[in-house]
Amino acid sequence: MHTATLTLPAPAKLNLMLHILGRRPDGYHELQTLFQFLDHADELSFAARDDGEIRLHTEIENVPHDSNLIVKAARKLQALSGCRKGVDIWLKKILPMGGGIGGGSSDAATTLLGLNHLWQLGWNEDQLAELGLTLGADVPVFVRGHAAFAEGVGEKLTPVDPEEPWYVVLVPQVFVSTAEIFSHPLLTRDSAPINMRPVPKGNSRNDCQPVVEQSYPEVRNSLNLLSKFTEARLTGTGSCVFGAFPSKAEADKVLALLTETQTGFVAKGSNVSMLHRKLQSLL
Ligand SMILES: C[C@@](CO)(OP(=O)(O)O)[C@H](O)COP(=O)(O)OP(=O)(O)OC[C@H]1O[C@@H](n2ccc(N)nc2=O)[C@H](O)[C@@H]1O
Ligand SMILES: Nc1ncnc2c1ncn2[C@@H]1O[C@H](COP(=O)(O)OP(=O)(O)O)[C@@H](O)[C@H]1O
Repeated sequence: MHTATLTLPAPAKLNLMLHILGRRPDGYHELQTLFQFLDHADELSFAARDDGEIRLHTEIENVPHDSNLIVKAARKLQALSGCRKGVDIWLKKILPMGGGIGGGSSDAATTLLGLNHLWQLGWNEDQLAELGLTLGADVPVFVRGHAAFAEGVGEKLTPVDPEEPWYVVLVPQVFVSTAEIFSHPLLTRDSAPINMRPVPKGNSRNDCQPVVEQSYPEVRNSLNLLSKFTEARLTGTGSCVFGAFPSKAEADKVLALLTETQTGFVAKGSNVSMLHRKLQSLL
């Protein structure tokens, strides 16, 4: 690898709750959701090139180079900023894909912040978050790097500071299509908006969970198993499910008891993302 590389994490997120309030004319859904980060992350390395080329050197299964959100983010930032430099990028993929923990969106956000730094563009967070939204609804929260209550399609963010427990995250080995869940005839789309801040306790349900459980028995099974130890919930549109524990030791113990049939990991919840902690330490 190049000597002058910048290496940054791209952490996962959880949706601690997710309410669907309605459907907009364009088919997208109005949500209220609570995002918290996990200290569990992909790792991206960047090295500037003088020839303007953007090259991701790590292939990920079923994602062609030009469709990778990392490449899309880099190209958009390059085009909009008029930057003449390029970049070599390497990815260590740690986060399960399509699991509702936001790995692709987080990779995109880390690319935007990493290249802003490497190319010395001087863009502010508002500009990067606005560009990020054109790549995906979840990208802005990763750009901001603070746990947030999100509204709209997920782009109106209010920073919040929920507790930071340890989580067991189970990864059912099924691919849940976000588009399929959002177009499901049985999806509840009429939750009442919560107007109180902070969100009062007892509002932690995920409105996608009933339809996901019905369509994917593996997800229901993982929820049932984790429910024996703590309240278990779906993140995003799944497939991952999670439960909170007061200590790492307790979370590790529960994961160990489930490993015979389940794939998963333990990670601490965090209200300031690993990416922002690392960037802060570089300044
Ligand atoms: C619902 C969340 C919560 O975090 O789910 P996860 O993807 O993390 O599971 C996200 O907002 C998802 O965001 P993102 O993954 O960027 O979704 P997109 O690719 O933009 O949308 C995939 C499809 O889901 C539907 N969709 C998505 C977001 C939304 N607010 N309403 C929708 O109806 C649309 O049909 C869209 O075509
Ligand atoms: N860098 C990337 N990492 C993961 N997925 C990516 C990436 N770029 C594009 N994708 C595509 O985005 C989809 C959703 O990925 P991901 O963000 O991991 O899941 P989710 O949105 O469910 O949290 C993947 O199935 C893949 O096709």
